[in-house]
Amino acid sequence: MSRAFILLLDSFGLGATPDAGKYGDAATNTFGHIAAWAAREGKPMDLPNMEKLGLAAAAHTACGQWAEGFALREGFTAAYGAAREQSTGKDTQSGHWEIAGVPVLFDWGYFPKTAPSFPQELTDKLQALTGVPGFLGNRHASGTTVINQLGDEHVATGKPILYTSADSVLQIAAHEEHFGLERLYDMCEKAYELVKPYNIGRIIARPFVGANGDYKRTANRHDYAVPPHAPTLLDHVKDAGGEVIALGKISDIYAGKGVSRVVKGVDNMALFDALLKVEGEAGDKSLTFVNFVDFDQSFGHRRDVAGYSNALHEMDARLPEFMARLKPGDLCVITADHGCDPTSPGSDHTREHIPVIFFGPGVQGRALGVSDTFSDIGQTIAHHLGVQPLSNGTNLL
Ligand SMILES: O=P(O)(O)O[C@H]1O[C@H](CO)[C@@H](O)[C@H]1O
Ligand SMILES: [Mn+2]
Ligand SMILES: [Mn+2]
Repeated sequence: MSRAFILLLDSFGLGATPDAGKYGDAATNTFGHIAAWAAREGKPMDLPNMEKLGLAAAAHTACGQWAEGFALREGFTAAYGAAREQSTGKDTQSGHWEIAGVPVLFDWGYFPKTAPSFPQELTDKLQALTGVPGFLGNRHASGTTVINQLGDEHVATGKPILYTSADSVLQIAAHEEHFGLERLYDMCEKAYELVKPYNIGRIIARPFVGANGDYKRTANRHDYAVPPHAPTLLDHVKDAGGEVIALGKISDIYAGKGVSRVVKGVDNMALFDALLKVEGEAGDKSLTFVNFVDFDQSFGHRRDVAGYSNALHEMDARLPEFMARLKPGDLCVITADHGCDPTSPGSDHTREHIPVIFFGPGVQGRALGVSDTFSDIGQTIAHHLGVQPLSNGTNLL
């Protein structure tokens, strides 16, 4: 029996890539800067399970430096390395699609860092189609900040909050009770059609609750993403008769393509519980793919270094529960989709190497070096499962 598991720590970068300067990210290092912060705080990071798999050595391979608190050690139990992105963006869709064999070699459309940011033709059409009295925001913003800045005005006027970021995205925030969740979803579906000429990757519904300047996003986020432009690893596995189990936001990122089953979880630890449960159900030729979104959404974009560090410790502490369940023929990989250095200015993603850490009962501990494309991950899994090879990437094992 062969099974595969992808544990994707959303935004867990291992240091700037050679082309990071073009993105303004030459000095970024998500893991390295969190480790340096922890050491300065007098509590160096301690990630014994990931370290044994080769995490710190993979980071050293990627950026030439040992993260503070980590050093060369003996007896790695995983095949560890790092990968650079071939796609032009540093967004979630590009990273995930490339892992699955489909790099994004065209340029996504982006909304400019001006205010207003969205073309008037677009907002006029959206207003006409939905009947709202207008929009608030209409600029680049951090989603948690903008709802507190504009939430009162939104509740008073009924105008939804439109914003974007360095990603190819249009986000719509609205109050779940005052504006209504279904109304927000309906507006996002209309926006999804309207942004097609602008080559935008996705619309995100960002519902929130609260009152009087104190607002919080709910778990009812919904992404409306364009589908990948070619078949991905997920399609290859499904076409070969394997079950593709998508945990967290994986299904949204691939627009549901190649997905057999969707399992949700409110946060990283709930997703980890779901992963353990699903592991017991996954059969031969199955692919279980989980995106741990809190690293990115709750800590990276929020520039919350302590929160990010804590989330890594939580993840590390639970890994043995998963590893103890693995069976002969299981291949697992710990990886990421881009960086989001919480010590970097602004609130956007950062162009970094990602970890490529393959482990499982049949994997020998060894160094893999640095891959030129994230697709090496998907190709290795396609080979392991015996499904049709991907059109991009090299088998690493
Ligand atoms: O600030 P929030 O709303 O969390 O936005 C973040 O989440 C979106 C999707 O990754 C990106 O646009 C990013 O900037
Ligand atoms: Mn991401
Ligand atoms: Mn993000």
